Amino acid sequence: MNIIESNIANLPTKHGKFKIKAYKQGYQEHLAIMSENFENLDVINLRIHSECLTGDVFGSIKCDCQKQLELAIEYIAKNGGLIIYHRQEGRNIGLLNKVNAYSLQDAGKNTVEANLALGFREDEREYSIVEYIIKDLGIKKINVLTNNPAKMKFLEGLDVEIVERIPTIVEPNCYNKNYLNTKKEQLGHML
Ligand SMILES: Nc1nc2c(ncn2[C@@H]2O[C@H](COP(=O)(O)OP(=O)(O)OP(=O)(O)O)[C@@H](O)[C@H]2O)c(=O)[nH]1
Ligand SMILES: [Zn+2]
Repeated sequence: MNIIESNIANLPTKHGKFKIKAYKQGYQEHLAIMSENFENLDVINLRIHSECLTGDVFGSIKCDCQKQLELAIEYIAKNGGLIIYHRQEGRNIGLLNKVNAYSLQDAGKNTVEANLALGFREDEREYSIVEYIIKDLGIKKINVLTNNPAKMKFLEGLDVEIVERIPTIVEPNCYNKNYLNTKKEQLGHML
């Protein structure tokens, strides 16, 4: 795996002070956002956040991504840990395909059916960069902020001790209710 790494830099945010490191794998760039006390933590609170530009940046309420990201940033600012900003937009079908999937959802398909109709699997994500970052930062013990069983399964296969899963449950609204239901029923999310 050919990965290019940046140096570590300071990243003051409105949530608190963090450190940031970037990783380039192929054409895609991912981020590790660490709390200031990262080096001194025994157990790292870890959020693998899958990129959702529409939610994370534009505040879309079709999904729960922005709220989950906020929740994770606040939690990690307070308790220490790491956010891996995993740039696999749209469960790794990319932004253009995700917008087409949204268009199919406007016409009545659910989030899984829309992916399948476009010729993709329900979830195209893979987590090799996450394994690389965990090793690179010398992480041995984690609490995992997620509701996604696929992320748990991936982490369970690594040489890292999982102490606890911390749910990242977000209050549903009328626009994401069906999406969250499909995640629970068809993607197995622990909601
Ligand atoms: N293809 C597709 N991707 C979507 C859709 N809605 C959100 N996403 C993407 O789904 C990813 C987030 O997945 P989620 O299922 O919300 O959460 P998760 O990362 O699997 O699990 P958590 O750790 O519990 O948040 C991001 O990459 C979003 O861009 C959609 O309708 N279609
Ligand atoms: Zn989203």
